Amino acid sequence: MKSIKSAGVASSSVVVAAAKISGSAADDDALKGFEIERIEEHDSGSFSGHRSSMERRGNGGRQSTLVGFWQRKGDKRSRDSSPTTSAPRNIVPRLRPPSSNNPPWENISLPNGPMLLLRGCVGGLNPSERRSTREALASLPDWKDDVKFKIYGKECQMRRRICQYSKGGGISYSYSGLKRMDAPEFPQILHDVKCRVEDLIRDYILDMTKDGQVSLKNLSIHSEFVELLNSMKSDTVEKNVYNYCLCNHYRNGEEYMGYHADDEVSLDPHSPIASVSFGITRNFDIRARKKKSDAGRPRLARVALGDGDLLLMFPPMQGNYEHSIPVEKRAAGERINLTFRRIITT
Ligand SMILES: O=C(O)CCC(=O)C(=O)O
Ligand SMILES: [Fe+2]
Repeated sequence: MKSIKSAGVASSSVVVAAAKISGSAADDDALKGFEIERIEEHDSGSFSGHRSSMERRGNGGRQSTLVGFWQRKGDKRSRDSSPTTSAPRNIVPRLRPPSSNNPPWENISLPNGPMLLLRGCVGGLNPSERRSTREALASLPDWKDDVKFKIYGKECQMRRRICQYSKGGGISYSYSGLKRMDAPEFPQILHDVKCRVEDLIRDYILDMTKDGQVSLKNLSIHSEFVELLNSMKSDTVEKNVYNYCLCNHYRNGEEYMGYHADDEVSLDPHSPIASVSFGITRNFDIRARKKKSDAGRPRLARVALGDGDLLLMFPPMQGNYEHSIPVEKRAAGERINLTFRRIITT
């Protein structure tokens, strides 16, 4: 067994903790198909952030010792042996496997936390194109770096830059602790990234869909979302999956986002949140949402998100898990993250 800490977790591996999630969120079956890997200790620095609540209590923001990690193999065999959990109602189980000429999407779902990951396919076909995309994003005029937010009534300063845009401008969307902010029309660069993301999602999911049904192990997709993707095949009317984008700019490894869930009621309950990363690789940590009486909540998974990566978080992920971008003091360089969301506007 090797230590993740010394391995740096810079690989494309996804690490899933052995810790059981209470209730229906996990069972022993859910851990089949993963390889054991042990972590001695991982100090990720302070996790507190704008939508974070629990890190200010309990272990004081220091990650507790984590033991018994499972590392999913990146190969097909491990995906084939990953677990199946009961599908949420109104969602169709069963699928056919993706065809081999698709980009290499990985199913990295946690039990009741459906996720898909596609590496290095957004914002350009090579690092230099993606660098241009990142520079164009970094020079957008709407970044704000003096944003304040509230946690339990206490005002805090956000430790990263943010801005937001929306289809047509003017869609408002409040985050907990953060007052509503203007969301002007998507600039061209963001529109281009959004179209690329929507095309990738549509092509992959429709390619897996037979008879309007699609599902991967541990990952079920609402039929309403498949219908929406199908409607996008028509060229006559402009169709959008996403009408809102929150942009995060982490200028160095000290900038971070605390644990939170994107569970606002204004989000479409059938569509995934699409998260795109540019620049330096940063860790994306996941833990269970707070259940009554659980004090310390260990990290359950860590995904290293790199340049051009696209992560999809499908419902009901936000209801069962929280995610964060922890401080990584040694991470040298900047990272821009775009989270595309579908907001219900009527
Ligand atoms: O930077 C990231 O990858 C996370 C962004 C995120 O979770 C959010 O904007 O809600
Ligand atoms: Fe988030």
